[in-house]
Amino acid sequence: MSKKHTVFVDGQEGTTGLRIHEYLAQRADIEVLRIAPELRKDGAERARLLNAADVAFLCLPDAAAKEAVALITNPDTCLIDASTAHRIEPGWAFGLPELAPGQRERLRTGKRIANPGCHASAFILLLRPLVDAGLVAPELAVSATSITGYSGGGKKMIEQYQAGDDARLQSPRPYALSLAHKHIPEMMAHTGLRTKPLFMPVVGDFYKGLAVTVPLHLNQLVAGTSAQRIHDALSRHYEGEAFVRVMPLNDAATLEDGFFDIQACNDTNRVDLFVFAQGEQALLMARLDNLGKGASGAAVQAMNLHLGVDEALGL
Ligand SMILES: NC(=O)C1=CN([C@@H]2O[C@H](COP(=O)(O)OP(=O)(O)OC[C@H]3O[C@@H](n4cnc5c(N)ncnc54)[C@H](OP(=O)(O)O)[C@@H]3O)[C@@H](O)[C@H]2O)C=CC1
Ligand SMILES: CC(=O)N[C@@H](CCC(=O)OP(=O)(O)O)C(=O)O
Repeated sequence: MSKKHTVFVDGQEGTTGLRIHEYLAQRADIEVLRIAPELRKDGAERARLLNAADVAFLCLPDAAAKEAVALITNPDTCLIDASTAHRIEPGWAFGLPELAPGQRERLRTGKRIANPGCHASAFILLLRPLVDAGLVAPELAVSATSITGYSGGGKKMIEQYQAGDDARLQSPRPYALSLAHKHIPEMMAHTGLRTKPLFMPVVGDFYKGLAVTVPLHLNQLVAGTSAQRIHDALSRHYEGEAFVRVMPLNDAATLEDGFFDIQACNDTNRVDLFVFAQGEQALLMARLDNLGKGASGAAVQAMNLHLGVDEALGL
């Protein structure tokens, strides 16, 4: 076998870092560089390992991710940042290969890759093809809700929920009610929408799984846009994609007694897209595993592309 690729995860003890390690553990082509637990926040040791890696994942809070970038001196190290810090930053490729033609090439050649946020991945995968196809005008005022498992909030939120001593956590909790969720800038930048979307996430008492819903009044879209045309545009855009499934229009078979299962993509790197429509109204839905295609799976997919191996290897 040819020489192994060296990979370091800065933030190896965190939620996304641990999940990336699970993916990497199955790989014969990867040598994982590990930092001693007591040195995991030591600048010099992090710098040594970051610069020794062919690919370094940043699974850190934003400030620590920016710090890591400043520690890089090796021009060959490719950084894949899971944080929010660089998602609309010039010079960084957005880690969503299915976004548009040319995106895979950016991920192959770029040394700075910013992974999308979990809510944002679902939202962008629904809207970008519709803007590109001229069905949704860039100025349209779009609303979206997201229902997500608590692992999206990282170690602290996981601890809170798993302590099981706060009855208030048993019911779903809407948040980001200041209407300035941190994913909104990337949602706009990577869909082409120019009006700030109204976005409300809701966290529930389950570990992982996420579904974004975008309600649309068809008569507010570009003239002549029907649910069928929306569905056709999504189907065309994602034809041949390994990780995006466009489900049949009004997919009753996916519902159990009328209910939608938010967790059905868990433990996969898949995104399922739905169009439910009736008369002049449509609901677009995207579901994914927030730790799969919403974070760690997507990061490994981007790494595969960058390394020039099968994009689906180990996923
Ligand atoms: N969870 C999810 O579904 C998603 C998360 N993300 C993003 O990925 C990043 C990581 O998230 P997540 O894994 O959930 O977060 P966690 O809080 O679970 O883990 C973050 C890890 O970073 C470590 N850390 C903090 N500061 C430093 C530092 N200065 N140097 C080295 N390590 C440090 C923490 O150490 P310690 O163990 O001491 O706390 C912790 O282990 C975040 O930016 C998050 O927003 C992106 C998409 C989805
Ligand atoms: C439940 C929960 O809190 N989820 C996180 C999103 C997780 C994610 O995608 O993270 P980053 O954008 O930080 O990478 C949130 O809404 O802030």
